[in-house]
Amino acid sequence: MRGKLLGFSIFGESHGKAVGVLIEGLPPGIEVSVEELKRELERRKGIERFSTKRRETDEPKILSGVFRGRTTGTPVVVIVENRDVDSSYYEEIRNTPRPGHADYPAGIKYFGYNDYRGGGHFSGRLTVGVVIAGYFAKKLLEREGIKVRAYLKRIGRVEAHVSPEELLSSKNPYCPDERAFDAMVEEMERARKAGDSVGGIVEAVAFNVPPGLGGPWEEDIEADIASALFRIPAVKGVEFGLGFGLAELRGSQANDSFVLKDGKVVTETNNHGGVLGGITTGMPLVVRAAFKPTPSIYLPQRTVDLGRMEEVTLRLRGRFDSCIVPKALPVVESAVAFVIADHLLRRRAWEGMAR
Ligand SMILES: Cc1cc2nc3c(=O)[nH]c(=O)nc-3n(C[C@H](O)[C@H](O)[C@H](O)COP(=O)(O)O)c2cc1C
Ligand SMILES: C=C(O[C@@H]1CC(C(=O)O)=C[C@@H](OP(=O)(O)O)[C@H]1O)C(=O)O
Repeated sequence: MRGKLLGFSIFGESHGKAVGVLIEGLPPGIEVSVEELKRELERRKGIERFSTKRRETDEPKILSGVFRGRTTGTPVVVIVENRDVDSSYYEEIRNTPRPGHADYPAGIKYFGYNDYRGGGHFSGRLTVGVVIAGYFAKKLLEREGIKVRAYLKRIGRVEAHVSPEELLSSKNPYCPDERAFDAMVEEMERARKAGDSVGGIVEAVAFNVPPGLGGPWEEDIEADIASALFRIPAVKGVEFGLGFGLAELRGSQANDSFVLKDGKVVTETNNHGGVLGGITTGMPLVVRAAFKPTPSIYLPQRTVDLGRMEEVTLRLRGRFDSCIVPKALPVVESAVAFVIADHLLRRRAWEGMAR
């Protein structure tokens, strides 16, 4: 993810020595804590029942850029070593790409030199680095009173209905709509028991985002957030505010009226999701990312044996997430927070300059 002032690069492979991230552009003096960072990485493990049986400690090691608990302003490098690796089932399927996973196009792109074990660099495990980068960005935003919160908007056919206020005060770490959450768990359980997987939607809301971040075309904050979210493995759709729902409406229904509240300009509704013209309006920024179901499932699937060039039936064994969506909550929060942090720093460079 390369912003204009902040950027990060992900590195590592699922079955290599480690995964991690290099973060550049963080200002000096941001207070960080390894304990807090560990808690964010714990959140990325999701709901045990629907997550991989691979047991990783996910112990972050900060190699550079932090001194006496604060960022120094120089590049931050953090790694997490891989400990519980079993590559045997990946050797078995080396020539039979998994439908829905990156095995087939990755083999072509890298002329067969890619590390295919555990999906290599394409594994969802690499989102560890996104969560680490997001943690640093969240700490920067926290100082400005900006919070990013994500929840399960949908699992399969079950949808939650949650107001921004409910999201802020919720005790349930996955979904403030308790009834919907119970039904989501049942939906995930049905898929898991069937040896299948299920997808869903994560909604993220950024609170207290000041108006004026972003710009048209190259500076569009909506475009930058969408671009960051689409880089997360398994994301197949992104929408802001009412999103695709706006296509069904008339202008008279879709437009959010400007009104005054305590002397401040706000909108009565938030169909625009906090962004107009690529620029934040000061309303909560609301974005959704749709995740496809986990590609690796235990039901038989059709594929091609690339060695013998014949169609075969693939039967997978291994340790996979039957639903990746609960694991994706901190990943989505992190991507959104990182982009907002970049745009906030850019805004700060202009403040006081326009006289
Ligand atoms: C947090 C997370 C965990 C994932 N876990 C798995 C998994 O256990 N098994 C699997 O086949 N895919 C898993 N995926 C999805 C694949 O990594 C992804 O579908 C694959 O890299 C192909 O990329 P694409 O879906 O963006 O095209 C996971 C993704 C994320 C974000
Ligand atoms: C290890 C994690 O998830 C992995 C993501 C993943 C994939 O293909 O994306 C496949 C599985 O890898 P393995 O076969 O090595 O167990 C998951 O366990 C993690 O999220 O930390």
